Amino acid sequence: MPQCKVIAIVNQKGGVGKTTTTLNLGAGLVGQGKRVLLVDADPQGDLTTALGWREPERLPATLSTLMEKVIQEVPLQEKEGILHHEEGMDLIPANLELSGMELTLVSVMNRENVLRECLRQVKDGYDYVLIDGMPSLGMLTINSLAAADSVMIPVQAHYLPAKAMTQLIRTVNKVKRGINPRLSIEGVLVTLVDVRTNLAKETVKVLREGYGDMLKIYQTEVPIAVSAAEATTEGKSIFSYNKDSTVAAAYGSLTKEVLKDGERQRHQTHTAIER
Ligand SMILES: Nc1ncnc2c1ncn2[C@@H]1O[C@H](COP(=O)(O)OP(=O)(O)OP(=O)(O)O)[C@@H](O)[C@H]1O
Repeated sequence: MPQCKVIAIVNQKGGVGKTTTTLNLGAGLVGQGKRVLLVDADPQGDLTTALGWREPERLPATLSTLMEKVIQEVPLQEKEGILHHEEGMDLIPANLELSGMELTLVSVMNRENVLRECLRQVKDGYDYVLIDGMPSLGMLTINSLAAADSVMIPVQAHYLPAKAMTQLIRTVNKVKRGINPRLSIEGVLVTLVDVRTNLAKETVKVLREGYGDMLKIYQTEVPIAVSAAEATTEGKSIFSYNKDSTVAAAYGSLTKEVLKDGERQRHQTHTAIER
């Protein structure tokens, strides 16, 4: 049976393209025949609205409901709280209720693993679960890292994220040591690239030179283009909104890189088991 891979898309800095990447990578994977569950782990509910659920506060069940059940040790029903998007992705939505979860988790036993347990109960039947993280390094982000096999870090091209990256990588390593030994860094994705400016080119160069030895930095760079923002206002992926756009080409190419890495990792695991 094929294994499900859980990727947390995380950066404590806001507005770097986490939600846009979760949605479009998810759609890209569906386009390649994969079964995909997206998880909105940000109380702003941006992924939920970007997929067309415009009033997330009216949804009867969200990630917060499922996590609450896990805390109460109530088993989740099959497909409970999971929405289905017409393009083929499934979604566990979020709304502002999730912000209360940060506080609830403080006093819960095994508080780092609530999301992980939640996903354990629902992820059967999916090839990929993509978690859209929130812009902080609080308990919900720790839960995302604890639930994930790997972390994808979108960074904005015109801002050298040295300090934030160091802090994030330190957090990932801490989670790896203490809670989730299988956690790895999937890769760093450069987003919002303004190809016309030297600043963007220079930042990308510094990033590749400074971190390229330690971390995978995807060949794909996502350009700035208005179609990326327009697609989300229509509740669609970029492939459905404008498949000929530069952003669609970029997310198509990212999808291929992710699939190729997945194949390689699977091959390495099989080889290690056979030895
Ligand atoms: N390639 C792009 N070109 C133009 N605009 C983009 C692109 N990618 C994302 N955006 C826009 O930039 C804004 C921030 O993107 P997004 O919501 O994906 O970032 P985020 O990291 O998830 O933000 P937050 O941390 O607030 O959740 C959004 O308005 C989005 O539509």
